[in-house]
Amino acid sequence: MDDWEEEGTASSAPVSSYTPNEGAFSGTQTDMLKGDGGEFGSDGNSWNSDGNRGGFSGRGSRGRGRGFGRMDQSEFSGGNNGMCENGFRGRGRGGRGGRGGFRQGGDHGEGGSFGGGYRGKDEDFFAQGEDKGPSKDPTAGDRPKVTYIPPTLSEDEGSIFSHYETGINFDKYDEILVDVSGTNPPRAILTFDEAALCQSLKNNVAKSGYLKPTPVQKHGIPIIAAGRDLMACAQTGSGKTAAFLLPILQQLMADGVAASRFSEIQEPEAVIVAPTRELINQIFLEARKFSYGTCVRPVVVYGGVSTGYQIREISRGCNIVCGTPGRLLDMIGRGKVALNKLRYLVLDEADRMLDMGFEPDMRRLVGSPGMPSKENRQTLMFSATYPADIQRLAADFLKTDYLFLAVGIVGGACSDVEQTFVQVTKFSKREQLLDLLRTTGTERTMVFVETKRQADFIATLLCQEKIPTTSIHGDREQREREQALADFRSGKCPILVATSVAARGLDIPDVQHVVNFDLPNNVDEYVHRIGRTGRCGNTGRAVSFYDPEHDDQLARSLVTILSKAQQEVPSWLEESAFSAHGTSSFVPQRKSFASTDSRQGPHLGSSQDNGTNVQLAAPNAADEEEWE
Ligand SMILES: Nc1ncnc2c1ncn2[C@@H]1O[C@H](COP(=O)(O)OP(=O)(O)OP(=O)(O)O)[C@@H](O)[C@H]1O
Repeated sequence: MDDWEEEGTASSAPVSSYTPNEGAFSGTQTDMLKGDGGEFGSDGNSWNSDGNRGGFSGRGSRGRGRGFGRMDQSEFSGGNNGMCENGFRGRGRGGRGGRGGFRQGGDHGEGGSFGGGYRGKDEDFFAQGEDKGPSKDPTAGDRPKVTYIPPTLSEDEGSIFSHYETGINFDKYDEILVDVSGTNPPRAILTFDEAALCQSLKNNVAKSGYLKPTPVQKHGIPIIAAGRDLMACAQTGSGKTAAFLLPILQQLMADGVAASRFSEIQEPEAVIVAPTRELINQIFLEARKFSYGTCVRPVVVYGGVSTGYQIREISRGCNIVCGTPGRLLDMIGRGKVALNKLRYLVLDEADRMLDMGFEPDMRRLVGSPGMPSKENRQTLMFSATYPADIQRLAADFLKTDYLFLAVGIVGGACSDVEQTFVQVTKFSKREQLLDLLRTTGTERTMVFVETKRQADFIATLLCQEKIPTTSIHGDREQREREQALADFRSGKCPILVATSVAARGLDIPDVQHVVNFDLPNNVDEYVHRIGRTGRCGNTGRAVSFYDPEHDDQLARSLVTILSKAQQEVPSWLEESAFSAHGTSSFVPQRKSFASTDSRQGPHLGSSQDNGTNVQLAAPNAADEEEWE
């Protein structure tokens, strides 16, 4: 990960990028979706109607926008009249610094004392014990400054509490087996009333449309309220965020937390970390929602956004800081966030936060000046997947008597997602994707690909076929990433092509469909990706393109995942699983439940099954992304 730190975020992205907010689709979306003549969704051929391709203008000496398969580069450099107008811009490292708009010095000189030797991934460099402002970083050169300031959030209650409905399978959550291991776990609650929330929190829970707690909330809330450390595992989309936010907020309220007020140094009571900018922002919005009308003030910090802006936000008061690790450490290093009063440390997507990519940052965080020892803070970890080796590592951060909460199968796929596999060759994938999207029409669909370049390429392809598409990946500017998500959320672009940067945690209403155009290289990643659909009791579908030439190392783990989720396993996949490892002893498991606290011996969770997934803590393709 560290090799991939973002260089100025905003303008140094090395590959071509897709800019819907710069005209890629603007002005043409409605027409396309209105489908006069049934352009979208009704008639596959109509997607192919006259090209209007273009909008690729190479910039910089190493723009990687070239050589997109069968596309002729000339297709990207001309005619700007159609839907892909200005859609892609090849950007090269050679062009870095040439965009004066990012060179304002507004964020310089904010540095405070720093004791960790941390190199902020976005802009800044620090050295042990001295304040080296960004401008003094010898390697920074003329690296452009990040000046992006996200749009002001609406104060309107309707938008703060907007939510989608729970689905038909919401009540089935109650049937999922739950296992809590560790000593003296507190009793689960059955209702939000039993959580003894203060009136403001009760109101906010009701306004959020929460009628009853999900299993991870029923067990997690009392565990956290009892002051215990927790490692919690529950399937994607089953309410883990509220499971940690509500008890933390309740405790802060009950203890009469000081109302936040202006100070250059803030001492938050809680720190929440997550691996991607979009996810941490989402968690922040949830924290803002649940703390509405209280004196608790959450703040969010993440890369790609003006540091000066975030410092100002922090200084206005900060009880809960939500951050991606790099920017959070940066703020700590600058002396803007002090950890002396910290009571709660939350790692969302904890297995990701502790894998090779982020573990060093997590160790820096817990080793930061002022950070209470693990005995003197409450540490809470949440994820849908927990490889056993990561669990063992996680124990370093937790008190020895932490509780392990397993809702259903650790590492199991969400059972509300119908999983389908299609055998493909690498040459047939594109046509198959087009065929698929022609049948799904305007259904909101996330298409996962392996690389940033591939994301651009597929987005271009779909765009050329007049399928309203946007994309998100680590080489897009933050403004573009946020615009892409907004366009996807609103349905303006119902297709989102994404790298694994969007695989975890994102809670987007009405995603009916996930397509794995490229399968990931480990099965936990697969579980998270398909979990973008089928959330909160709703049903969803996932279609994965399986290329036997490329994906056979995943076959066994996939068979296990499918079996455990009571899904049909294609016979060719089962055969592939057998032959991939040359053994006849492979028997797919059909367990409905497995307790998988690594303290209790052999781990039965997804990642360890059959010992086939050897990439647990290894970086996956997404580690090439700038995540945070
Ligand atoms: N008790 C509840 N009643 C109704 N809706 C709920 C409840 N708890 C959570 N939700 C909603 O369910 C959705 C999924 O919740 P959340 O994002 O916390 O899932 P998650 O378990 O963290 O998923 P992931 O593993 O993908 O991160 C959110 O829209 C959330 O507001």
